Amino acid sequence: MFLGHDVVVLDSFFSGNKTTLSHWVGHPNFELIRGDVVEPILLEVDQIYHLACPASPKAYQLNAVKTLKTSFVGTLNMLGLAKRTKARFLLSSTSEVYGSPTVHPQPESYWGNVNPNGPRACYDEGKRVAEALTYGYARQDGVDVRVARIFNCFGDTDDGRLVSNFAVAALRGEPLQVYGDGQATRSLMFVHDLVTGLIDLMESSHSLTPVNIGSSDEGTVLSWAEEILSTVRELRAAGEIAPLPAGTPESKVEFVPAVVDDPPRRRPDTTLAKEVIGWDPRWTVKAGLEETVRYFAAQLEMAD
Ligand SMILES: O=C(O)[C@H]1O[C@H](OP(=O)(O)OP(=O)(O)OC[C@H]2O[C@@H](n3ccc(=O)[nH]c3=O)[C@H](O)[C@@H]2O)[C@H](O)[C@@H](O)[C@@H]1O
Repeated sequence: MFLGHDVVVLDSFFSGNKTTLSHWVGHPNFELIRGDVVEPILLEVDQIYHLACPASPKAYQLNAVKTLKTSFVGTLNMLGLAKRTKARFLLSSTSEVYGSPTVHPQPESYWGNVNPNGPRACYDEGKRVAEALTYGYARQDGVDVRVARIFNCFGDTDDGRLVSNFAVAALRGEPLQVYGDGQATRSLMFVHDLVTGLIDLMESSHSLTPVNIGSSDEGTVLSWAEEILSTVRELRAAGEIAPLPAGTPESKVEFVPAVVDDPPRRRPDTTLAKEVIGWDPRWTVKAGLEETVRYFAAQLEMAD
């Protein structure tokens, strides 16, 4: 919208939140359609950002068949739309196509190590088939495609992933539940950098191979839990967010059983993104965490 485009959003709100879009409703260049990519749709468009699919492990495992359908049938429908309208098509793929990686950091040339029948398979294999479909349409039908492999993005969505779970728990004075021993690593990227990366890739001429979009700021889950606790503490001390109610003890880390097939380490090799789209994250994790904590603090205050 800020770049002057007319934007049509197609959302089933299966995992999304209407309030994240409400400020655009009524704008003459904006249209919101409640619908699902698993159904074909007739639209006239010249670019398609195919972002549909629950992304949090909790949300995508809730209904594994629906997750697979979204990645397969949904991607098929969006590619069909791209073919008919001659639109440029961008698929949001994922670091999960690398599974539990045996190569570190992960370059796009690595084929991955995915359990094809475990509880994460609906998402990992769904996105792998979505990539295969995308390149099928590119080779067979000449559809102009882009594939972004996104690594651990965080922001203002409370969907059961690391940052939102830990930030909300720390704000409420509840325990931060670390699954397993907390030694798995993740590289966290703030949402503003992701949006820039997706637009840069869409506008670039790089078509026929996927591009990792992620931060190389890698830390253990335990270290991120501690970082979030200290961010909340600092913002409270600065008076930027509300103090804990009197008598509520500060949150602590609590270790709970590990989840099945949790990838033990993850960090993107972003050489290609730098080379072909000139993209690099600009936000430090710390600055992104501060923004995120301020956002959730405001949400919790409104809800009280
Ligand atoms: O963003 C990515 O690259 C991909 O990986 C994520 O999967 P995951 O990294 O497991 O995402 P989280 O649920 O945020 O978990 C990150 C780590 O924190 C741990 N965790 C998460 C949440 C929590 O409350 N406690 C906790 O210890 C998990 O076990 C895991 O080791 C999501 O599946 C996808 O959205 C995405 O495509």
